[in-house]
Amino acid sequence: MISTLHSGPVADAIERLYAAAQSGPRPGPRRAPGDRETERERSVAERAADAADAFMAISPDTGRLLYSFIRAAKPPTVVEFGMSYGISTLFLAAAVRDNNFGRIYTTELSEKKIAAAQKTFIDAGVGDLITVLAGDARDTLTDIEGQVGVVLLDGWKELYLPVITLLESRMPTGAVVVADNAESPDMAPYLDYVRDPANGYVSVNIAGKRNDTVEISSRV
Ligand SMILES: C[S@@+](CC[C@H](N)C(=O)[O-])C[C@H]1O[C@@H](n2cnc3c(N)ncnc32)[C@H](O)[C@@H]1O
Repeated sequence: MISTLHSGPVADAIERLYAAAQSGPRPGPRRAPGDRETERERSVAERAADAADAFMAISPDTGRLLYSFIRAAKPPTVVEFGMSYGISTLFLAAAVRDNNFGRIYTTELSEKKIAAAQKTFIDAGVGDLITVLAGDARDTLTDIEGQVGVVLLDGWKELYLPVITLLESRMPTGAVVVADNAESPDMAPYLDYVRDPANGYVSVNIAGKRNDTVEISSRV
C-alpha cells in the first residue's frame, strides 16, 4: 500500500503549503524574557490576528510521527489545538483516511486561516474527516464527542495546560499527546504537569532537527 501521505492530493497539498510557508511571512522574533510579560498581556485573540498570515507549521518529522501514532492507535477521535493553515491537520487526516476510521476535531481563532484551510481540506478530499471548530480552544473543545486517542497541542504555549486538562476526562489509558515547541519557556507549567507521575502520564522529550523539541506524553 502507498500511504495517503506519500501520494495523491493530500501529499500534494502538504508539499504546496510547506512551499507557501517558506516564502510567506515568519512569526515575530523570539521575545526576551522581559518582553514575554508584555506579550502575555495581549489577548490570545489579538496575537492570533497578528499571526493571521504566518503558517508556523510543525516539522515534517513531527507530522510523520503523528501519522504513525494515529495508524498505531486507530483512535475514534483525534484533537488538534492550533490548526493555522492546516499543514498538521493534513498529516492527521492522512492517517485517519488510511485507518478508514476516526474523526479529527481541530480548532483555530483566525477566520482567514479557517476559510483557507477548509478549502484546502475539501480540495484534498479529506473535508469529510475534519470538523473545524472556530473560536478559542478553551471554549470549543469542551464538548467534543468520542474517546480522544491522539492530541496535538500547537496553539499558544501557555494554554497547553488548560487545554489538556479540559480533554483529560475523555482520554483513555494509552492516549498520546504530542506537544510542539516544548523548548518554549511558556511551556514550563505544562511540562511540570505531564512530567509529574502523580498526574497520570509517562512523558519524554524528543529533539527535532532544528532547535525545537516535542514532548510526547502518554496517559497511563
Ligand atoms: C503554531 S500555529 C499552528 C500550526 C499548525 N498546527 C500547523 O502545523 O500547520 C498556532 C495557531 O494556533 C492558533 N491559536 C492560538 N491560540 C488559540 C486558541 N486559544 N484557540 C484556537 N486557536 C488558537 C493561532 O491562531 C495559530 O494559528
